[in-house]
Amino acid sequence: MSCVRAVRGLAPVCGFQPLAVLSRGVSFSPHQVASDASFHSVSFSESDHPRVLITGGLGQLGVGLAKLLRKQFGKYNVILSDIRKPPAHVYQSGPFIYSDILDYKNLREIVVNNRISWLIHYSVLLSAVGEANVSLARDVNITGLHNILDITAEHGLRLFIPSTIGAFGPTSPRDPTPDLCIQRPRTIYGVSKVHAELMGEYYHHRYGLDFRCLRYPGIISADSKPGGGTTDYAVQIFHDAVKAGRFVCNLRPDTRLPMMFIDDCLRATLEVLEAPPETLGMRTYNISAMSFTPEELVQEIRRHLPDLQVTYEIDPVRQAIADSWPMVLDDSSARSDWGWKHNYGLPELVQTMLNLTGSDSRKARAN
Ligand SMILES: NC(=O)C1=CN([C@@H]2O[C@H](COP(=O)(O)OP(=O)(O)OC[C@H]3O[C@@H](n4cnc5c(N)ncnc54)[C@H](O)[C@@H]3O)[C@@H](O)[C@H]2O)C=CC1
Ligand SMILES: CC(=O)[C@H](N)C(=O)O
Repeated sequence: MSCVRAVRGLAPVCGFQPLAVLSRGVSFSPHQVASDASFHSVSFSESDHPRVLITGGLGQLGVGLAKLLRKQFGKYNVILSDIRKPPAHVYQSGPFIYSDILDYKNLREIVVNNRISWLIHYSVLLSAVGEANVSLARDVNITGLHNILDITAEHGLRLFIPSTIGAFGPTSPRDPTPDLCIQRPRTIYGVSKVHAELMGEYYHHRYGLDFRCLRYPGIISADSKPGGGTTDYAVQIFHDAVKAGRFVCNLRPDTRLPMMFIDDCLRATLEVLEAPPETLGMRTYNISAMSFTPEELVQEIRRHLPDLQVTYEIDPVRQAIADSWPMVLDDSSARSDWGWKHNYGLPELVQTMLNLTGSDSRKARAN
């Protein structure tokens, strides 16, 4: 049974009535005990630090973000969650809990029982995998988002949702792509991310939700395997180059896309989360570091591994997606409003990725 409840802790915005969102009924279930039980080591002491929940935390970005936030706010103030089983090193590194974002009640219990104050919403089906399963992508990326918005608004949380270069489409200006322009993406992933941007901003203006959003470029990290994206070639190439000295690229050699090393991406995320509200002239910002083509990336890798062999077998689905995305993102507003600055360009990215993937594969060979 649904009822309308006032949202506590949020002031009316712009002369609107006191806030109200649809709450979906309050009750307890065995889930609550299960949720608590998983938090054997969570401290409930009062502190100035935010209590952070990361959804979809076992993907390419979540584990690295948890590590950064735990350094800043303490191990037990940052909870990773996902629907997958965590590898041992992740489970041992800090609190982890099962959370399916489609299960509204369970999600709300986790937020309430653990006094969550910041929610970082990473659960998603990425672009290529979303096109392969549109109905699941619609559920996770849109229905799941609605659960997140309602719970964060109802409980007065700060909410970070990443958007993406995939939120633009073939009719957007591509070089450079400004923050505000036509957005008509042609993937379910892109459509769901435009929806997230607009709904987050709507909840901000209508209900005072502290929504913050960055449009990430393709993110390159050595931490985990790529998860079904169009920019994933730029991650896979390092693993294949180091292990096999060969790489089959599924995008044309001249496909230019904006990219960023994970450390810059995670730092930007923390910086925008900590930015004083008065510095945020907008709630959704482009961020950028570099743009390159497969050909340029290969050339830079060959400065370190001259024998690298590359062939091109174009995936038409991924190529069509990439051809509709920005080539260069204009992030001047992020730079001027809250001081965004990247540290890694292409040479630094390649050097660092080769060091990281090389040491991983040496470790694997030694075991
Ligand atoms: N990796 C990249 O290059 C970029 C990522 N982003 C955004 O950053 C965020 C994180 O991306 P990645 O870590 O790369 O994604 P990923 O695909 O590697 O991980 C997504 C995670 O969501 C989880 N998930 C799926 N269904 C779920 C459900 N029902 N409930 C809870 N969790 C569920 C999956 O198990 C997976 O661990 C996403 O929102 C993505 O759109 C944006 C632009 C670029
Ligand atoms: C750029 C993204 O959002 C992601 N890496 C994808 O390719 O789907």
